[in-house]
Amino acid sequence: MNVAPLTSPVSQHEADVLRMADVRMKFGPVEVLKGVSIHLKRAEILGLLGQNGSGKSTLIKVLAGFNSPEPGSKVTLWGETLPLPLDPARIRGMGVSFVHQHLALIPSLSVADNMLVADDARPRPFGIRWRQERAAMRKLFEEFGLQIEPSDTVEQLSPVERAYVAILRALAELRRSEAGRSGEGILVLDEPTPFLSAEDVDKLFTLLRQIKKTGASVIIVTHDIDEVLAITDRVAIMRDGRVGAVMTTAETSRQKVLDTIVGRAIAPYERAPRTASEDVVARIEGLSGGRLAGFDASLHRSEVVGVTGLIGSGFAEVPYLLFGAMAGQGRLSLGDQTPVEIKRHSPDRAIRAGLGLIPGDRMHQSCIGGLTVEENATFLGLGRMRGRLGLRRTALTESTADLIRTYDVRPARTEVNLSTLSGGNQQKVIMGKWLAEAPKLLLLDEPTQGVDYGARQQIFAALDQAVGQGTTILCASTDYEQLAQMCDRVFVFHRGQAVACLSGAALTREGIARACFHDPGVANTNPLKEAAQ
Ligand SMILES: Nc1ncnc2c1ncn2[C@@H]1O[C@H](COP(=O)(O)OP(=O)(O)OP(=O)(O)O)[C@@H](O)[C@H]1O
Repeated sequence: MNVAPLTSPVSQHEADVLRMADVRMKFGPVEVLKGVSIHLKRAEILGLLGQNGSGKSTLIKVLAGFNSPEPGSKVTLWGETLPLPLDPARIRGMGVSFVHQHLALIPSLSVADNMLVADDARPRPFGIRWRQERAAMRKLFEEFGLQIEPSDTVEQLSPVERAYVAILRALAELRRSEAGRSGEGILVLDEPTPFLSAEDVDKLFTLLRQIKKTGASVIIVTHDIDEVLAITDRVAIMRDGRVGAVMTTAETSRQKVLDTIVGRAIAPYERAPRTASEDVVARIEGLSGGRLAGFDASLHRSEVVGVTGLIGSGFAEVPYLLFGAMAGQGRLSLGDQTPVEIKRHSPDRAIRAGLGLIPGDRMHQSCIGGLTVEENATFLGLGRMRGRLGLRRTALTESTADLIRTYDVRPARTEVNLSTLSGGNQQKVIMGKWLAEAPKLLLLDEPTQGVDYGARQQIFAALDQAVGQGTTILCASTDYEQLAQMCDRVFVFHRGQAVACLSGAALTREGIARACFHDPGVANTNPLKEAAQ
């Protein structure tokens, strides 16, 4: 393998370990990267930011060797300019490892199996020596102060432990590479944190700082500005296929980063004051299932109610139980309809009763990536678009075009496959699909995960409009800022129970964070019983 010798270009080439220069990339006739140049220094954490669809993942995929850039693009790694498209195996061999958003772990297999999946190229004339391999893994985990047992299955791990395994698997791969042996290496993280709570993100950052100390460099793609300010040394902000600005994190501010991402000053969405309706739309009694051990609440017409807590506290189950998408117990009464026993509930029944669910795992649970934007946007409303002669094709296209306009979906094309849209734009299509049904109760799980700051404000505005028209929303999230911005009341869960309900002046991002970490002061000042009704 042609790898950088340890004595040369690495150390000679100032401190730049990677340079990508004038990278251009087209999908068909559409130019998605329009001459992107970035560089990465040794032991640096570089944030790659930008609106949905600005080209971050496309750039990362050029580096991973999945995307074939246009002639004239240049990638230089440890001083060596490489032929394009890059060879994925060679890139990894040279010391660039990737952790993708969904972590690429197989839940039913053990940690050890998952760690070794990425290590299949190493010659093992005597087969895998499991005892030795597991001991080496334990040593690696211990080096970073983690207690993860290699023989446990991944599904036994908490979300943050899974992220640790994916990141340390990538680090182990770096260390096997030529660059890694001299303490160098580049770890590329494409949105690794959307599934983690704020507490877990902190833990993960401790790990990244430790990794940086070993001499490795990190590129992290994220939409979370606070994360960026906490962890990066510099940020490169992409806009419409170009690098709009590169900033030194210590010398910039949250607002400046936000304004640069959007390209203009953008104010956070502020909802118009609402007066709570007296009408009870949904009464939840004794809801339990998964880690949820019993939840009672009454939700009012045109009210936005949040449920939150630390991961594993039971709040995340609420939307799925109410939609019949998860087995559980309890009872749900919707207006004057006959109460539904949760153990006999089903998604089909939920939809007929006027419920909608936008799950967190949008690609697997709420759309079909291989179908077009139009097919995905309209399949809930097909009944309305049927004429005497079958489906009214123009109605389908018109309603999709309308959705695209309303939610500013980019690219504004009805006929492309949904999977080719960036994550945030997929979410806008899914959101638009459900809001077109004007559900009585819309259940959300992390609705703005992977959505950029500007689009997030658009989504809040769209939800608020639906609320104004009578929809009630229940939103499960660990994004405290989002909850404070959207909700009228927020239930905070601890060990399967709602322990506080915040509203009014107590409903701030900091207030929610304090209650999540179970500050008894907060729970007492907002007794659950009073606030829940
Ligand atoms: N395979 C593909 N075919 C056609 N177009 C694509 C394909 N992959 C990406 N694109 C387009 O390229 C543009 C950039 O997408 P990319 O996923 O790089 O954006 P991003 O900045 O990572 O967005 P997000 O923050 O939403 O993940 C988008 O307009 C997207 O629709």
